[in-house]
Amino acid sequence: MSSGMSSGMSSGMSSGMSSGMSSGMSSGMSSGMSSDKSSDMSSGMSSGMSSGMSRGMSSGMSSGLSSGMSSCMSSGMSSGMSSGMSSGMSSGMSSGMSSGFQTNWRLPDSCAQARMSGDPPKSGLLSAINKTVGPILLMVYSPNMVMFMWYAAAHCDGSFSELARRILEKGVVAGVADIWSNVSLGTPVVLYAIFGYMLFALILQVTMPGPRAEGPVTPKGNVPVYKDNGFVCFLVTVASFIGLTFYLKQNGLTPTVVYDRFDEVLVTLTLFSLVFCLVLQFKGYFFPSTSDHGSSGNLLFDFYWGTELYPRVFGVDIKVFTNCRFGMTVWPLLCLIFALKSYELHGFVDSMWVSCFLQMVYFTKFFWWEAGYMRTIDIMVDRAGYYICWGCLVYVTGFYTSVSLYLVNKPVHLGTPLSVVILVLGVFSIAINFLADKQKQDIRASDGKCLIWGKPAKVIRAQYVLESGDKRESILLASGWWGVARHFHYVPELLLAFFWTVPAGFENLMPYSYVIFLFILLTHRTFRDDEKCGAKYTTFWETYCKHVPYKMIPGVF
Ligand SMILES: NC(=O)C1=CN([C@@H]2O[C@H](COP(=O)(O)OP(=O)(O)OC[C@H]3O[C@@H](n4cnc5c(N)ncnc54)[C@H](OP(=O)(O)O)[C@@H]3O)[C@@H](O)[C@H]2O)C=CC1
Ligand SMILES: CC(C)=CCC[C@@H](C)[C@H]1CC[C@H]2C3=CC=C4C[C@@H](O)CC[C@]4(C)[C@H]3CC[C@]12C
Repeated sequence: MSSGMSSGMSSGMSSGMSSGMSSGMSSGMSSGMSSDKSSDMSSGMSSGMSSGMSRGMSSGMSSGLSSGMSSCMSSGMSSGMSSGMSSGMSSGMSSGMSSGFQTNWRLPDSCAQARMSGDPPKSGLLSAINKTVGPILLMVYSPNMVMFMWYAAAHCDGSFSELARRILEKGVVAGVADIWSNVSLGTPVVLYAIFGYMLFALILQVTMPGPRAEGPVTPKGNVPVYKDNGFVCFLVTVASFIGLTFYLKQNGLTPTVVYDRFDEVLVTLTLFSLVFCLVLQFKGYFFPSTSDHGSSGNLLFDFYWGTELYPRVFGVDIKVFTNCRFGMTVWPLLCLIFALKSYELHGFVDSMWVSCFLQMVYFTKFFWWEAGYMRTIDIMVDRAGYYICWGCLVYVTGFYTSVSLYLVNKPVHLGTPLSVVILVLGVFSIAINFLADKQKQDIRASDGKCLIWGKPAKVIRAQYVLESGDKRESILLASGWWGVARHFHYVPELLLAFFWTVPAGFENLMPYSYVIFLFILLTHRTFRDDEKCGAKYTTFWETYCKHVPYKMIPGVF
């Protein structure tokens, strides 16, 4: 996906961060919630609820759910344009800290006041932790973690206890330094592979055809426009890789050199990404691509979190490149390379291929749904800084692939019955996750008028306000998977990760690192998304939360 930003809606909005809490918006906020069974109530509640509307009153409107078929659209706003996001929203939300950025959505006075009084004041100390200490810790943790994964797989027989023993026997600092001393800088073959692949991916991103797709309207009122060519780029890349592999093999070469020199790959990508993020940071200050940019006033935090929401260079969308064309494409290529290495070493090993197959189905699903990914937190909230760009360029490459990396040297024989059970459960998990994501897409594409699980969808027509003061409306689905829990789709995502890991057996913890990380990431994300949606949709989100009280697992959490 690539391309422009339709700015017709941005209308002279100022750049930089603006306070999402901005008051002065005394809008007559219409509830937009209605029920086909009680349209009288709907009309009674809708429109004309002016600023004085009490929070209690509005949140008590739990009957504000409408059946999708009833189509009580208010204000003629297109739902396609309705979702949106706060670019500057808390970084913390991604790193486990709270941010320093306020949300950019404007809130009604009453809600703003309630939120403000409910939020603990941020002391200077807390802000320093959020904006400086936290990012530093994460930026120290993440490159080391990636290198530990490689070292554990390559030198410790996949054992974290052996890794810990080696680190601790010399003292932590000396031990960690010792691990880094084993890492080589990129040799020409690795440099050619990495930068050759980047060039190839860029060419595909720009040249492959695809229909026009729009992202959600940003708080500044911009609508990102993409070329939906992820699936075709993925197919061409995998096909080219298979062709290249045959060609290399015929000439006595093999792509598994990438496995043999994986430390070089990681260190080269790390160095490249650091420079890349620095360039992006300063591009955001001086040459921003859109009005969705700004500084937190803290250079380090700006580096970590980024300064632009949708940076583009010569028309190339940077986040599409880092997240999709690099991270999400290199991950499957590495799966295949590691599986090939396993084959070269041990012949056919069912555990490796079961794991690899499930991951490949997952990637195929991802690219099929890529336009939907353009409406998720990574794209709508996370700016192009260290967290997301370094994350997708290096963390995905080195950490997300760790199950396959581990399996190369630790073949496990599963047998056919167990392989089949794992495959079926894994594919089932992918299907549920996909269907949940799809329900969210369908409900908005159909303006709430579609069947969910055979019944008219229950929807909340939620209004929100852009920084400019313009009102928009969006649809929250409150039935189907989105009626089970507010982020139930994370459950199959986690189960799937478990199913592609379990072929590694239980001898070591290392292959489970990704599942554990994902559990923490997704749990945190449920809070992060609640915070974001609460700020954006205010009372409408409260209504949704009343109707769907659990974040992820009904009755538990
Ligand atoms: N493997 C990995 O590392 C990870 C994988 N994932 C996967 O990526 C996919 C996307 O997840 P994620 O990025 O967390 O985003 P979500 O799919 O959870 O999307 C969150 C956004 O969807 C909108 N939304 C929330 N509730 C509703 C509702 N009831 N009806 C309609 N729209 C709603 C809101 O955006 P709006 O402003 O548009 O209303 C919200 O911000 C999932 O499949 C997830 O499992 C996610 C994180 C990590
Ligand atoms: C420690 C550190 C710097 C972490 C960076 C984390 C990111 C690399 C990940 C954060 C969220 C991840 C993703 C979100 C949603 C996705 C959709 C899914 O279908 C495929 C995976 C992914 C793109 C995933 C990729 C890694 C993150 C961006």
